[in-house]
Amino acid sequence: MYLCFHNKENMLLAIDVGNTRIKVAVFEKHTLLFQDVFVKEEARKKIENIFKNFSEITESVFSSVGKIENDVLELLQKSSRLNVISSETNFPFENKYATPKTLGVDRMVLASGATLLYPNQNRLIIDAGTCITYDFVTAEDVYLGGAISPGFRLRYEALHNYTAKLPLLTLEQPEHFIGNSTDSSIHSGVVNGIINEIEGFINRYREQYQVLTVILTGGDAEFLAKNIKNTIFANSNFLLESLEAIHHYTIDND
Ligand SMILES: Nc1ncnc2c1ncn2[C@@H]1O[C@H](COP(=O)(O)OP(=O)(O)O)[C@@H](O)[C@H]1O
Ligand SMILES: CC(C)(COP(=O)(O)O)[C@@H](O)C(=O)NCCC(=O)O
Ligand SMILES: [K+]
Repeated sequence: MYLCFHNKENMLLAIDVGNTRIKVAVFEKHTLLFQDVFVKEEARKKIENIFKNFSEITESVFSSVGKIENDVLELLQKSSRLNVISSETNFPFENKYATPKTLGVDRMVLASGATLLYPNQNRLIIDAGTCITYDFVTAEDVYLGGAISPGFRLRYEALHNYTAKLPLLTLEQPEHFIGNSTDSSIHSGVVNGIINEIEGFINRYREQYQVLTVILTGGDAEFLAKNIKNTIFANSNFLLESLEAIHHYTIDND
């Protein structure tokens, strides 16, 4: 039934609720027309404005691993045909995760985007957000899982919150590899720690899967892309583009 109403000429609103921020984009066909990032307190107002500014939006696709007020979902439902991505969604990959019900929806959306947008290749998706997630999909479209580690802000905050003496710092490119002060030691530990972690993961995957496409995304992707030596595709919008792709896939395969 849904198919009869679906019209690809209309605009699509994609919304992803992460643990730090909400990301939204408006697509016309496959072209991203508009995007924004905001915190959940701003969500209702921001989304109302998007519907006002883009009256052609008829459909929305939504994924969340964070907290969102019910009134935002009600607004989406009232203003568009809402497609909520969940573990019940028909995904384009075979899921070998041992606990599929507890797998983050954002990770399933990323794995879907990689499957649909980078066909027939081994793919590793690295999302540097609140957490850094690693997700691996084989060339045969089998999702095997990956890894979860703390993101930049979590590391800076943990060092401050769980010690008596360490200050709370925010992300900065370390001036010295060998930290020669408290601040530069923290920056070196957090930034070089994450860079070495990511390089280490990529190298380990490449030992097992020589031909590997690596996609880097998330709030810290741009910063990281400047620092990673391995060949990667850095795309801050990959989660939103993946939401657009899984939306059309679920409709076409309903
Ligand atoms: N204005 C900002 N507010 C919060 N975090 C930001 C901002 N700009 C960059 N970041 C970085 O983005 C990361 C969160 O990324 P994001 O992709 O928004 O996370 P999530 O998907 O988990 O909500 C934080 O670790 C932080 O280092
Ligand atoms: C690992 C995450 C917290 C990452 O969240 P994010 O950094 O994207 O906000 C999220 O994908 C999640 O809640 N996962 C559930 C556990 C799992 O994926 O196995
Ligand atoms: K993440």
